[in-house]
Amino acid sequence: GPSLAGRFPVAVWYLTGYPVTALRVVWTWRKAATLNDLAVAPRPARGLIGELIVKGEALRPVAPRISWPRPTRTGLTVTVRLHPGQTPEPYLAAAEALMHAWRVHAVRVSSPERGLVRLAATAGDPLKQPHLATAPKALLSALVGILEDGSAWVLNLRQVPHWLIVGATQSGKSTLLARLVTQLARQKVALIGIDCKGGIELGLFDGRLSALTTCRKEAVAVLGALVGELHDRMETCRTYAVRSVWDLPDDVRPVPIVVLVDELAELYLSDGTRAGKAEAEACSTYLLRIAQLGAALGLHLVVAGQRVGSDLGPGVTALRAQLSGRVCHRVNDGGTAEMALGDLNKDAITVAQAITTDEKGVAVCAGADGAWAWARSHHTSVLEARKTAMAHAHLTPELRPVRKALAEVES
Ligand SMILES: Nc1ncnc2c1ncn2[C@@H]1O[C@H](COP(=O)(O)OP(=O)(O)OP(=O)(O)O)[C@@H](O)[C@H]1O
Repeated sequence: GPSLAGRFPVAVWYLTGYPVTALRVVWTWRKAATLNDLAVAPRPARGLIGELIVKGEALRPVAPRISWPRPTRTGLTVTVRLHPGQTPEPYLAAAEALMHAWRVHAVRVSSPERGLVRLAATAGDPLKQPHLATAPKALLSALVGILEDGSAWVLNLRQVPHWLIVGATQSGKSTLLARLVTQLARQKVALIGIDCKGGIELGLFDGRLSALTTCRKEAVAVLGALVGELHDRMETCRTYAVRSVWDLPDDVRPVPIVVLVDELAELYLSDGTRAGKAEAEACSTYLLRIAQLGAALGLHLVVAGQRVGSDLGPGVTALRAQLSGRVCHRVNDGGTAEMALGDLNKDAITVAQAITTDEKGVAVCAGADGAWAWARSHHTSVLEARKTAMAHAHLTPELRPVRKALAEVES
């Protein structure tokens, strides 16, 4: 919980900001609800008497009941009991109006259970208090930012093995990847970079990468070698009669591998040539295989893309089904938001599309359970990440089969 010592902004919020805002929420609720069509008339203005339709004066609409606003570390939350027949949609539409009425930084809408809507207001920009978020250190777990309720935003690959990260240019995608690399570079983890834009993004972390590919031909070789590695690991698990590498004795357990893919489209888009088509198909097959089997065998995918739509082919939709962690930054096309969040939570798509160009590093983060949250990455400059990667270059595990496959293509 929050401690007052050393956390001055939180204390200020609890003691002054919160009571004032809570009263404002309660006082303005009826009017705000009425103005935003959240209130519903108790009876329709027309009725039937015998065979006669009678019209009357509309009754005063009744605002839905709300709970007393509860404080959180970054704002407050209010639970609304929906009128029968109401859906959360009008609340999504009213979020901005409520933000102004309550004089808060933002109001986010979610529906924790049927018939209830939760309105979460943040008083200030949580990014301004990044020290608030802390998380225990754990293998394959990366503290990448802050969630809007003030808790830590953690990508934990042991809990959610594979991730899809989407975002338009300048949305904060590289910053998130940089932060992830900074966090994983310190751990006993092998990192592999698949960057088919000539390695301009992931090449910066080269010192800490066990392999880096800069074109699709290399990507096919490395992904193929990784699938070979999967089968080796399966063999080891069979020998020891265990179901996952995590159950193996410490001295035989292979090092976990995190495969970072920047710009998925580069792997899937066919350039029209036959060789190109074959490469794209190979990438698709290998990635799907790694995603299907990797979690138990210590192989993890973090796949990033600017435009990840179904137009990239059926392989993408199949892959997405395996990437259970999703991060959607600002995107330019609805198709990408749909691809990132559509199968988990329809509301989240609308919300993700409301991210503005000013909100850099802001994303909607969703998990397999359909729950989603607003999140913001810690601002990590690419140079900072490069420095951390270099400083931990000595931790880079040697993955011989992968190196060999890569060398064969290069020569
Ligand atoms: N969490 C954040 N907080 C504040 N600023 C951020 C955050 N994330 C990114 N930015 C800023 O937003 C800008 C764009 O970020 P970034 O380079 O990560 O975007 P991108 O989506 O990878 O774009 P591109 O595809 O063009 O590389 C940068 O100037 C960066 O400083």
